[in-house]
Amino acid sequence: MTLSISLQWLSHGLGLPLPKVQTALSAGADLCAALPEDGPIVLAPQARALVPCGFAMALPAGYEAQVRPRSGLAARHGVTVLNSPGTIDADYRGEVKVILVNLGQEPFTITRGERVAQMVVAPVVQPSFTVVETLDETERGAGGFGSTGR
Ligand SMILES: O=c1ccn([C@H]2C[C@H](O)[C@@H](COP(=O)(O)OP(=O)(O)OP(=O)(O)O)O2)c(=O)[nH]1
Ligand SMILES: [Mg+2]
Repeated sequence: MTLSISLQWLSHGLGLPLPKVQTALSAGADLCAALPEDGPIVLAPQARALVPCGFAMALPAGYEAQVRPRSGLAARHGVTVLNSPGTIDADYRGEVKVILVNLGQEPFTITRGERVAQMVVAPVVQPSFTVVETLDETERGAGGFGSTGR
């Protein structure tokens, strides 16, 4: 069974569709570029851009939204989300934006309404910290970064 959550969504009046889950069991709702018809962004190789999505929203307390790349853009064009996964906090009321970067070799044009990333909603576990003198021993210990081999 798929869990679902209803979000308060405030359009910035640019006439773009709501973020949309493309298939019944998709995890991510696609985010569209809220650009003017006559104002596409051309991302040169290695360049990045803050792409507006044309809406703000209110996540319930205890949730976050993650802004993740679309694999098609990454595989075909080398275009990805620079800060992936971007974090949308439950108390954020500004416009949702996507930081796209072009790691491909060709310029990439982002046009109005293009689905540039996807948003996944997830529960949050908020950390608090207790100062200790030692940590418990484990099989891994301090091994990491390839310690188990290739
Ligand atoms: O891809 C992203 C990442 C963040 N945000 C918005 C929502 C988020 O709640 C806020 C802050 O994000 P983050 O904590 O990642 O950025 P920061 O550099 O730590 O800024 P701040 O000091 O405002 O927390 O910016 C986006 O719209 N898209
Ligand atoms: Mg922050």
